[in-house]
Amino acid sequence: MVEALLPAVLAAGRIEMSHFKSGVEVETKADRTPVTVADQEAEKVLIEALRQVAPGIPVIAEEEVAAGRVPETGSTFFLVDPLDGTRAFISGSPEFTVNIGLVVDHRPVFGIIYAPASSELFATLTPHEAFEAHIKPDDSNATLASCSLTRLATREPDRAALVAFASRSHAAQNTDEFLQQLPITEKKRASSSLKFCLIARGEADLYARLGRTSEWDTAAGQAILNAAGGCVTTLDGEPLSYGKSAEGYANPHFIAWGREPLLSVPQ
Ligand SMILES: Nc1ncnc2c1ncn2[C@@H]1O[C@H](COP(=O)(O)O)[C@@H](OP(=O)(O)O)[C@H]1O
Ligand SMILES: [Mg+2]
Repeated sequence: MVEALLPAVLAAGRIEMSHFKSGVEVETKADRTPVTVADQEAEKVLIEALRQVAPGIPVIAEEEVAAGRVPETGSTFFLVDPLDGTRAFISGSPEFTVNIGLVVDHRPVFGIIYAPASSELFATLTPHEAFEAHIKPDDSNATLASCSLTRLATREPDRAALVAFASRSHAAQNTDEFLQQLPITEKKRASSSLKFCLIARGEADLYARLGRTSEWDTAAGQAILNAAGGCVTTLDGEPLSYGKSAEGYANPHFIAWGREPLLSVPQ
């Protein structure tokens, strides 16, 4: 599936890079988050590709939902965030990503994340194996077979000296208070779903998000992190689950862990 979706993912990346370089007009959505024409154009390309590659599987996509178009889903559906980290994108930071996740029975089982500005591709091969590769958005004929894949594996945490990620654009007091429960010796900041990928690569031990996100922000990242040896839990220690249509696909607060959860007591 990664191979089949790769041309559309690269095309979405090219669209985003063209707007990234030329500057782009910003609108504000009902949830007061920003959106640009790059989000909307990239999403169209991804939805069309998913219709061809996996006909019949519903697609829940961020900008479609923002426009009030939310399909009925069964137990299997795609989640698409065409441009995660729109704030970073607008501010000229390269930390924005294309995201496709597949949910089966409330769990994310497949994910692709592509950061076109750094040419980094992260994806699952199976629910237990994930890789990264370096592919430029302009390399529209690239195939997985033609590039070198590096397996993603999380690191064993030093339980006395943990490294944590937090959102760059959403620094929050409740997150800092939460992190005080753990022996964090270094805090890193990054935008978008890249935080999941960097933990999957072994660059940190956890990422706490005590703030608003939606299922399309996390599905691909959770699938990749799971496949690299980590997990994503709510503050109760339960796996972050999907298909929360009654909540408008909003997520509760969550923590992404490089290995097993290090806080097992309900908060
Ligand atoms: N007020 C809000 N309501 C819903 N989602 C929000 C939000 N503020 C931030 N987010 C989510 O957080 C994501 C960015 O995460 P980060 O701040 O870690 O880069 C945004 O993704 P988009 O850029 O795709 O909209 C958005 O979905
Ligand atoms: Mg997003």
